[in-house]
Amino acid sequence: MRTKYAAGNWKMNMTFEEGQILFSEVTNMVKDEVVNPNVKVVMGVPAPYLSSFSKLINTDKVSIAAQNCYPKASGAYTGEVSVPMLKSAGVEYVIIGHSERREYFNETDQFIAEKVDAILAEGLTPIFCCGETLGQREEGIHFDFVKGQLTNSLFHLDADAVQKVVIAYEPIWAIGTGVTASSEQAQEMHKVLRDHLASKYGQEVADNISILYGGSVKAGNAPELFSQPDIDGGLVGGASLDSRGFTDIAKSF
Ligand SMILES: O=C[C@H](O)COP(=O)(O)O
Repeated sequence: MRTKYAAGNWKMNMTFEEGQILFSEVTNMVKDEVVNPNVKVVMGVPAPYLSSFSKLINTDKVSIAAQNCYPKASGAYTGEVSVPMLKSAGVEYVIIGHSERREYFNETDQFIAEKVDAILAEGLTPIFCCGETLGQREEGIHFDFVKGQLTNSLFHLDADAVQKVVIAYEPIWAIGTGVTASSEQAQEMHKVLRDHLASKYGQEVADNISILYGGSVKAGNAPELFSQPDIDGGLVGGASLDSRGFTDIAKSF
């Protein structure tokens, strides 16, 4: 049985004090209310808060994630944060390849592949984001484009390693827009990606990999999305900033 995820990505939101309240509320609600033992709640918080907030976790149903990392372990890389640093701060998951980082910080598939390796080398879990633009979907090249992102950033891994990656499919046109991919559209892409993984690693390996959907997920649409056979949860942006709504998403499986 694949692990099901409600993963929040706070992005660049919340002051320390606001975040502390939100993080505590979510951990307490999840501890009391999420009863499905196969559900993992992950909160991707701003880097300066990781060490402090990881100490607020009071249940093994919750883990903390970084929103980025640098692939080198240490050295003269001013301003960057390495995976060993994140690990020492209590981080278990690292979001990488988010479309915002690809767009605003020119991150390439190759650079993201280096991050995957660095994260796995420390025993942490990458949440690898992929997804197409509206233009690519309208051109009909969306399946090949997203499959290519997986090929370029993940297919150097062996079968054992690739099963440690969580994939998040996020159509760029659905991020922060209020426009959600229909459950049929999302399921269709997730199935294409799982088949792509199966073509390289075999069906058994592909069936072990959690594939999340991201893009305007809310408590209202999560149950339908998460009921699709190849959708194993959500990577949630805006709706993860509300403790009640995010906890309800985690209860949607
Ligand atoms: O990482 C999260 C995604 O970018 C989705 O953001 P959103 O839920 O605000 O659309």
